[in-house]
Amino acid sequence: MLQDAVATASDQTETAAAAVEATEQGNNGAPAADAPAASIEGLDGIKIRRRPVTGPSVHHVGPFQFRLENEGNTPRNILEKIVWNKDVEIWQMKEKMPLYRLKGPLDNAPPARDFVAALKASYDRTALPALIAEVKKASPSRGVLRENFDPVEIAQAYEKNGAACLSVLTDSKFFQGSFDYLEAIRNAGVKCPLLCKEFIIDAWQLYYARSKGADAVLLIAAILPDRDISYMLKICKILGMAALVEVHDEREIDRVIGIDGIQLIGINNRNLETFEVDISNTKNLLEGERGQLIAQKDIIVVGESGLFTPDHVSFVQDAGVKAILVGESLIKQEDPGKAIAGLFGKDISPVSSA
Ligand SMILES: O=P(O)(O)OC[C@@H](O)[C@@H](O)c1c[nH]c2ccccc12
Repeated sequence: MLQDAVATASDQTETAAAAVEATEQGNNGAPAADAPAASIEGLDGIKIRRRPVTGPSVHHVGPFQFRLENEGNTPRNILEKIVWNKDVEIWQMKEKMPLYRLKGPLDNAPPARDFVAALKASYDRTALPALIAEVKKASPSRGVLRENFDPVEIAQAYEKNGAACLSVLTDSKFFQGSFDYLEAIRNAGVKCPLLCKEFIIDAWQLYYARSKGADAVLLIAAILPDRDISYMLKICKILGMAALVEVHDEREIDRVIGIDGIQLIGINNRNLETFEVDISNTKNLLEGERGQLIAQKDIIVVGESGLFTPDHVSFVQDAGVKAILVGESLIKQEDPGKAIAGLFGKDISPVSSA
């Protein structure tokens, strides 16, 4: 089975390579260098434009070469900037660690832990949303959240104080995260399933995440067309990983509800283009028929970002979430583990509430 996935993944890589060439000719749906900004419809429902890893095309005038600095090759927002940067990063990482080298060790790696089951077990135990606690040093919107940052110590404190799962940021440029943190947490004997918090745009990253000990990955609907989400869900399944598919608005949630095999939907209260946070987003997106459809499909909804108080937690729980993803409000406290009881208004650690 793994063989099949690898074959498909390399096919996809070739498709991606073809797309890069097509983009260079300005005809894969992304605007040519000097074309006006494309609408979301023109971009498969995603909110960002992709760009060749080699950057905008080089223009030659006599002996000179230059790249045009204009709307087409300047990122319009932070999400676009992160993804363009990620494209280059993946390109370089793949050179060092091609898929065939990742694949071998995976066959003998310990299996992934069941992320979804851990969320359900925690919800059943506490009757409160299961906590995915985030190991997050910094963010582009908030800057450095914690100077004295020991990822393993923080992860162990979260686990001890009742987190069901952990999320580990691995993007280094914008979040000061690292795959080394993910690996170190896994190797330190933490038992909670681990979510690799990355900007995933290429199937290669799924294999890489698994090789570093991830049990789940984040897939962001604003940067991935439906067909990529479907394809990546299949690879995740083969690798034994869960996928948290993140949405921010009605259009995105409706897109992903329709994709086969979705188990977890994350509603991000933060707009990744503007950084505005509004926790009523979770409630608004779950109202009415949409909420019922999600319940019928047995999809677990995760409320993400901007949760600081027990009132916030009950607000999103009343809206229908069974899990929450929390970073800043825990990581900024002197003792991030103890901060969990503050967030819920009670101690949820496994021993004391058993
Ligand atoms: O620190 P907060 O506001 O509690 O948010 C955590 C998490 O939701 C946030 O880090 C996040 C949600 N989706 C993302 C996508 C990429 C990077 C980060 C994120």
